[in-house]
Amino acid sequence: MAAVYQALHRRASSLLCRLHSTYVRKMRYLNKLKEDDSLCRQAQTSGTFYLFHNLSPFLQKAGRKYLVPQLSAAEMRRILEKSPEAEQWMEESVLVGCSDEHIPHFALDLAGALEKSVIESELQGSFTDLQKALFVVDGKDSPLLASAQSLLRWHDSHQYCSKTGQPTQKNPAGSKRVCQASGITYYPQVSPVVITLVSDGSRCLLARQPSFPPGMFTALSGFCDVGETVEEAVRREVAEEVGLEVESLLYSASQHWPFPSGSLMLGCHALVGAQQAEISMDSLELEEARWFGLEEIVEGLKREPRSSKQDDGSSLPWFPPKQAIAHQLIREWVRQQSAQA
Ligand SMILES: NC(=O)c1ccc[n+]([C@@H]2O[C@H](COP(=O)([O-])OP(=O)(O)OC[C@H]3O[C@@H](n4cnc5c(N)ncnc54)[C@H](O)[C@@H]3O)[C@@H](O)[C@H]2O)c1
Ligand SMILES: [Mg+2]
Repeated sequence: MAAVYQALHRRASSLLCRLHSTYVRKMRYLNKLKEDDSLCRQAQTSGTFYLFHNLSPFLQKAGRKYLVPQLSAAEMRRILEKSPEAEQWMEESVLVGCSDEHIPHFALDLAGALEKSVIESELQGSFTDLQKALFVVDGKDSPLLASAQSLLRWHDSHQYCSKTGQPTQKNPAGSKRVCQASGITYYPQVSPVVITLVSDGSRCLLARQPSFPPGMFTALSGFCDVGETVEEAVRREVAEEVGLEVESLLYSASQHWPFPSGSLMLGCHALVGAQQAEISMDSLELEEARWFGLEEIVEGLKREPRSSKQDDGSSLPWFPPKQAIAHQLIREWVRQQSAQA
């Protein structure tokens, strides 16, 4: 028995080691592409490209599925032949990842180069608003589309140095922009946002903003202030938005979120005292904030926006889909409550 166990253990370790080394090699290759401009330019000639137009990703419909096509460098050149400055446009691409075999993946926004309809008819697909695209593509493709769009958006809005007003130049990988006049290097910006599922031990607190679709409730969220820790931001946001004091909190997981312009969502669970659980809502930001019991949450998780609509025009509560970290926090809370029951 011990020998079988040892053999299994050895096999698992060697498998892990091989997996690990593929990952390590891949990360080191990506880092090299960011640092070595000529290597990155060379990699562009054998890489694949995700297309965007005005920050909307290009999708192709295959039956009931939506695919995110990757174009080869040769296909890119063929499409860009229709544009007067083809080479210059290729230079606008940004590195977004690579395969295990070290084929680099780039993203490129062709809004200035070609009409949307020209590319759509040539490649038999359509540029789709990211908010819709994230929910129709395969789960493994949505984080990539989200981070590629945030990076393209950052480049688009950082064309000039904020000190000298002179144009900034991107490096081939798109991991930074430099102002030659001032020597300032700009790096892509990420805004940390805390998202907190508040519980009083037996209920959880969800809220809605006036801009949300009817019936949708989610966990409390807010941008971190400069100089704040995650813990401080959670305590402040909960106090500001619902007037409660957090007693303890637990970090759960994080997620890149492309709205409004590239946030790092830091997901936490927070506990407030059951005796002091009276909500005092900030009505400037929120339209409704209330406690939900376990049963109501379980029912709400089964609902979709369409099935939440009632005959009188009102909507029953429903929660964000699985692609959003709010969904994961709510599911974790349900698991924890069910385990306690
Ligand atoms: N993925 C998810 O599950 C999920 C769930 C909820 C919210 N979110 C995201 O979290 C973000 C923040 O939530 P919120 O709106 O409640 O934040 P919030 O409570 O901090 O209020 C928003 C206000 O904060 C200010 N602000 C401060 N720093 C900002 C910055 N860097 N960018 C933009 N505004 C800034 C603005 O005045 C803005 O109106 C939203 O953009 C939303 O898309 C994601
Ligand atoms: Mg908020």
